[in-house]
Amino acid sequence: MPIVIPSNYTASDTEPEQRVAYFREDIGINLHHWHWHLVYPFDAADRAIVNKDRRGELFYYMHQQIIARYNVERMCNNLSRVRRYNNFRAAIEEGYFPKLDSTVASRAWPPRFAGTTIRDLDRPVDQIRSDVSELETWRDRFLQAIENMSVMLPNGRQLPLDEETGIDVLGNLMESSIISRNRPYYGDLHNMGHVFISYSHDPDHRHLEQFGVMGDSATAMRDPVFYRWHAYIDDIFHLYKYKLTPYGNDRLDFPNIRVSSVSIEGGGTPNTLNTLWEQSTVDLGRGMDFTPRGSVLARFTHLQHDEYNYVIEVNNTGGSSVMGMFRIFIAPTVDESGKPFSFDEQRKLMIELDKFSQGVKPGNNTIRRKSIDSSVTIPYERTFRNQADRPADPGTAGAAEFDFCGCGWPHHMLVPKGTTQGYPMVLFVMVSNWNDDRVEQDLVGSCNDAASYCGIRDRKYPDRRAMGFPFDRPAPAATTLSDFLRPNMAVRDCIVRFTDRTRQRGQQGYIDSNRRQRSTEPCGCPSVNVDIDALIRKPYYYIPCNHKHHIF
Ligand SMILES: N[C@@H](Cc1ccc(O)cc1)C(=O)O
Repeated sequence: MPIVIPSNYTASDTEPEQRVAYFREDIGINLHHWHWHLVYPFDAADRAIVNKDRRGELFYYMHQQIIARYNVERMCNNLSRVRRYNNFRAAIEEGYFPKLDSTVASRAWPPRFAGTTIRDLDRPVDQIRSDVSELETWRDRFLQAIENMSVMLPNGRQLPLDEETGIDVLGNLMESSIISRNRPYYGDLHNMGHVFISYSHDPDHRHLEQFGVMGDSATAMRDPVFYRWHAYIDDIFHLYKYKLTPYGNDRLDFPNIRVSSVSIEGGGTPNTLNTLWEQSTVDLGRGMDFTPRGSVLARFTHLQHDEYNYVIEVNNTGGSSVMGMFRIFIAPTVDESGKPFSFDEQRKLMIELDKFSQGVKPGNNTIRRKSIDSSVTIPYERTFRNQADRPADPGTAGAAEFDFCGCGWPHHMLVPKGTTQGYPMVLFVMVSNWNDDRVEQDLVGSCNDAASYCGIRDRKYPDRRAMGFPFDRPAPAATTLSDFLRPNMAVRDCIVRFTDRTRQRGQQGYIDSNRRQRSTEPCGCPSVNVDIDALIRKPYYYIPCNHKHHIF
């Protein structure tokens, strides 16, 4: 008999934040986040390991999308968008009691009580000493760099933030690493925010307690404060984006390409996305001890959706075939009080669902794209693959490949939960000119199918446009989304309908489409099996990792 992991086990309904616990505590979401940080480490001493193409920009974009998705999930559950944690002297209202332990590490994860304030850290055992005022100094310098549109270099010169590389420079300063342009001056804002919060229950180690879930990328997304912190980080990046010139027609339009419609076809009503609960079983055997002793099955419940197709009608009025880059997003239409969104608010809630290149012949084209082929997600089987198959020690090429394959938003979380009455959203598609967007490179290796949030291993990010294009910049001329539309774009109102029933994964008649391997599936990922180490702790990766300027 499998052990049943109950849903909603970390708090009662008295805690409003509990309404989105299914998102925060989703095992697949936490696995994605952990893998992302394994693929894009900040703590390697070897520059080559850290210096991946557009790493800083991807740090910004992947986390921006997490915040967009989380905010939409909150609105589906009658919660308002997350409040930024921007006052380091104020108490953090939300508490979090993780109820996690790790038998292999013989450690329990401490809780954070509601109303905790971060305090100056002095923990010799962890070689950390840092004052809250340091966070404020780094934050102020960061804001100054954005204000001046230039970064101070160690030699006193200024490095202008240009529209090509500025976001990447800022992202690499925000998550400090060996490739940051001026580490001593801009410090370590993002990581140290995590660290301060994770030690807020025992800042001077008098209780001999270890860090809380915010201190580890494998567990941080469980805690409501993760999103408050990242909403603030995101806001800082947006301040920078507000400084850029809005995209003009030359960047937005694709002459001769006319998108006449986009729609959703699925099992039932047109333009309706259906969500429900699903119960799945994974093997946690490997995490129970140092040596595998067979299976320990755990059954857990997660959000799921019915698969669907995007149907896009495109007319090519030019005489010859062209390649288009199709960019598909979805966003809510009204705010917490039922008021339609302005363009500027709505663009920040645009969730990328898919991005793909596709030939468009002269005349009319009907393009059908399966939801399972999303460039954002990896299939369920890969999210929950057997960690015991990891080929070698961390740091080797085999392990790096294995880790890379685990990066990708879990497919079962592609679609927000919606509501039982039907949550109104707007689907957006844009076709841009692939000749302008493409990146010439050979694509070797596997697991290149979740590039939107994870890139391609040891290659360039496969899209020359800014990540999040066309919604990454403001468009003051557009009051609403319809003002923003060009002939190569289309929108469709749709409904996300949640049915409060639970199906069993694998049960006949229910999940045929889910189990289909994706068409471009490069990895054979047969076994559904998960390592509790990956869910709960990382045996070879501890914080603090090389916080050089904080070490005694
Ligand atoms: N581990 C990081 C902090 C961190 C924690 C969780 C994260 O998701 C990201 C960063 C450090 O030591 O600096």
